[in-house]
Amino acid sequence: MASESIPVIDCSPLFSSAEWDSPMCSAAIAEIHAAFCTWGVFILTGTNAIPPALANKTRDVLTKFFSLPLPRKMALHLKDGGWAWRGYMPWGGEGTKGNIDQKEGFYGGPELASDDEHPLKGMPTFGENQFPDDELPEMRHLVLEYIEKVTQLGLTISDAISLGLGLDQREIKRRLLDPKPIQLFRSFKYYRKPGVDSCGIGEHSDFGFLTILSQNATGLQMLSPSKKWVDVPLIPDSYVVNVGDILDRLTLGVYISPLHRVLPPEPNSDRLSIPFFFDPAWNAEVKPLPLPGRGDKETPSSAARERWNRNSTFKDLQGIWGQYLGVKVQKIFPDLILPEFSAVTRPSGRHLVEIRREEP
Ligand SMILES: O=C(O)CCC(=O)C(=O)O
Ligand SMILES: [Fe+2]
Repeated sequence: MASESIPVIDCSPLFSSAEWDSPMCSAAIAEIHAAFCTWGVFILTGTNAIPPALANKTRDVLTKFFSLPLPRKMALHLKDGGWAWRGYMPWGGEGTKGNIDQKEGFYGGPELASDDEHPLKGMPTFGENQFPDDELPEMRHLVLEYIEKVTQLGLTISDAISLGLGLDQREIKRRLLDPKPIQLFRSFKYYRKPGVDSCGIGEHSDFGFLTILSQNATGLQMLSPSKKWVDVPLIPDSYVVNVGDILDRLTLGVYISPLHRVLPPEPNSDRLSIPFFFDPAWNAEVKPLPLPGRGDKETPSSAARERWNRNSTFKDLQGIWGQYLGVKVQKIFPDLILPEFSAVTRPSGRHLVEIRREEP
């Protein structure tokens, strides 16, 4: 049997001015749908939504960021970004199932300046970034621009999966992404500490809707439909797009939230990745999509149920997306006062840093 490889899909028709009912667009939509039903992931090529020069410059500036002396990075520590959950995450700050992940990170999102009027100001994940403006003045603009562009890419993919699932083109956007998806920008630099053998990131599935990832080296592996670990190849100007747990649940298990991991870094690895978590809007109601031919209450397949039990941090689907995200952030910021959300989620095992607010 030929070895399995992750589907590579040329999505250029979806980003050109072609009509979406053209044969080229329909073919790309059908391929994305098939990839999400089998692998839960595909490698997207042919997008002009993110100019290649922007992606390259963003990766370059993040490489420079991670090369700054540790005290400069620690001055931007996540804990000082408060509930906006932005800034520097030092090596050892995250783990999977009790093992330290061998990576450091930078967390960001769309900027909400202190004087902006915004209905969600002060809620977890909304707020200001912590950029190294003195050392790398270009980083702010590049990251914010990248976030805008990758969000456009996410919206285009969302329209494509709406059609792939037999819904109206804008149905997913209308139900889940209006007025704006939650946009969580992350970058990780992987490196091995002597004597530590754990993975870059241990085996996990992603929590949210879609993950859109750019990388500069191999190391990421996905679990294939026949349950083998398969390397994600490095293809110029490509993005790895995978389903997250909530999209799996909202499609009643039709789309698969795939297990994946990053191998233990090689001794001289300089692997850098930019995962972007494209998630439902804060106020989006979390309930299954009205898939044609399937009722809301239809039982998922036994494979889906098994996956949900293993992967998912969700118990029941109820309420709004912000509740789920709130619980996740609450685990990291135990002093965060939010309504009691624990009924809807299980605790996340990923974050090892616990941040307590300083007493005023
Ligand atoms: O860095 C990578 O390649 C994978 C990152 C990842 O899986 C995650 O952040 O959830
Ligand atoms: Fe992941």
